[in-house]
Amino acid sequence: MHKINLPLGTRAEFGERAVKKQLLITKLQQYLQKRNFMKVNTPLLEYQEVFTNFDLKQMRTYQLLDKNNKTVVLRPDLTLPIARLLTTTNIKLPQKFYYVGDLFKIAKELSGRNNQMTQAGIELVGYSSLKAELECLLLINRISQKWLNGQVKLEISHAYFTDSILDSLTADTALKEKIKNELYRKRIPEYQRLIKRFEKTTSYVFLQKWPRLFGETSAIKKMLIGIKLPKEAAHFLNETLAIAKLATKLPNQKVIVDLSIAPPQPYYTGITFKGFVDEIPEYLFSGGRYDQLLESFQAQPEPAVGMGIDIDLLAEVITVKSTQREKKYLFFEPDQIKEVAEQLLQDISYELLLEDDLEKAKKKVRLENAALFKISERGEVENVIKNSSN
Ligand SMILES: N[C@@H](Cc1c[nH]c[nH+]1)C(=O)O
Repeated sequence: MHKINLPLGTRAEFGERAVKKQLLITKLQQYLQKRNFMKVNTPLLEYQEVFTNFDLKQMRTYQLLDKNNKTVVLRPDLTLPIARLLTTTNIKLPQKFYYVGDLFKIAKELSGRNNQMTQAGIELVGYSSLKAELECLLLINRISQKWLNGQVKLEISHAYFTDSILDSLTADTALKEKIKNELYRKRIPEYQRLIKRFEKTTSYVFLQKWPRLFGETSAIKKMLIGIKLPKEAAHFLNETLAIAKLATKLPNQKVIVDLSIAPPQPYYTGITFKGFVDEIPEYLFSGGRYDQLLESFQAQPEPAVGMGIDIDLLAEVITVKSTQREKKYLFFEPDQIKEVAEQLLQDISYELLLEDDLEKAKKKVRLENAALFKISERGEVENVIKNSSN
């Protein structure tokens, strides 16, 4: 028989993996609900325009045509749809939102990555205070403490730092792009060659150190002794160091600053942060400030900070203790359906036996060392086999 496989980059989930994911999602949602975040669900499908301002090339999307021949896409990001939603409804701001859902990005072939991912996240919209960044870091720290033995490292950066340095050097957009590219990709010889032309400027000492500008706050400060940055860059740097310093006060929290990385998303306008655990190259958490996003949907600008949590990855790295209950089975005859319903109302922990005859059922239960109950003729529950550990 001809077997039909799944489309490339997709996978089915079942059993333990599916349960673990669900458990994580449930716990996270309960927590955020208790903290008064508002749940928001947006559809899987959006018009392409929602994402076009933000470099669709980087987020290769699945595209479909609706019945008017307009292109709709499977959402490659969950923040942009929420920004879109906020400009078309009058939800009062400021407001804290949370979401859980799937997104679709076509990964490079053979990258081993899935094209469908589950993400949870929060969006704190209408808050200009750095306390909004701190609320995100608090959530990362909590998850790290609760589920990952405090292993999560925070990496803090600023979305505008790179541009503020490059703008002070040159007006040549193409050159700026090239430098940025080599810096972000850590292609040092190419980078060195490009900055050579600034050899005679006061910025050169900084430019040479730039690709190595990551580490703990104290290390960064040490590297920058005696270096005068352009005013804007100095401001962004101070902001980054200040947040990093506050983050180190979180219990059991490692923090590094990296000033030579690309912002995780093109819409960030301020502090950005990622959370990861050693040995895994991907990030579990990623977020930042995006004060101009709502404006790009023709609404008022609104200060906002948010972050996403990679639920698939989180489910892979955490160890949740599965509480192994003793198994107990219930055998019944079809006309005892009423009694079964009543019994399950009192105790849902029975697994129903669907075997037709009791002997077959007993065999199965004995093999599993489980307990067997049955509904008697009088409609009562009767223990037929005791669990062997009893
Ligand atoms: N949407 C971002 C995460 C985020 C949520 N809010 C702000 N940023 C991402 O997928 O990387």
